[in-house]
Amino acid sequence: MPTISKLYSMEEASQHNTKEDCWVVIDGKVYDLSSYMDEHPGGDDVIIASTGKDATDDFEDAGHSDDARELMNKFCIGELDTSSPVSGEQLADKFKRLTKQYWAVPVAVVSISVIVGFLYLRKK
Ligand code: HEM
Repeated sequence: MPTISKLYSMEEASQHNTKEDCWVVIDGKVYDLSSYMDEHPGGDDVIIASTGKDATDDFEDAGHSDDARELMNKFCIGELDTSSPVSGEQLADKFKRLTKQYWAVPVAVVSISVIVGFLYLRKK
């Protein structure tokens, strides 16, 4: 049976941005880390800095272990409501993430074009 999870807008999640009341959004899920702030090995300031935006990159860049990924499930309170209006900043964030992920595609297209062009000119 599918589980029904609570949906939160980014606007709502971003209001929880203090050490005592801290939510982060990672990979479309919303985590309430308020009770974990003192225990987080990376400190509380990095988590506070990751509030109010998609923190997936911050989380991944820190190179979290499988244990950390298992532990985070404990703090999941719901999912991001993707039907809510997206701010320019969030769009820019998303675009940055996509270009970071798929940077190899334009590089490959340009490289292949240069090689084909080079071969074509040599043939002439
Ligand atoms: C979502 C919940 C999170 C959990 C459960 C969590 C848990 C952990 C754990 C267990 C470690 C120790 C190393 C490891 O086992 O990977 C760690 C390290 C770290 N975390 Fe998180 N983390 C969370 C979110 C975040 C976020 C949002 C950031 C933002 C940048 C962050 C930044 C770091 C950093 C920088 C370290 C490295 C600390 C060091 O080795 O000096 N974490 N985290």
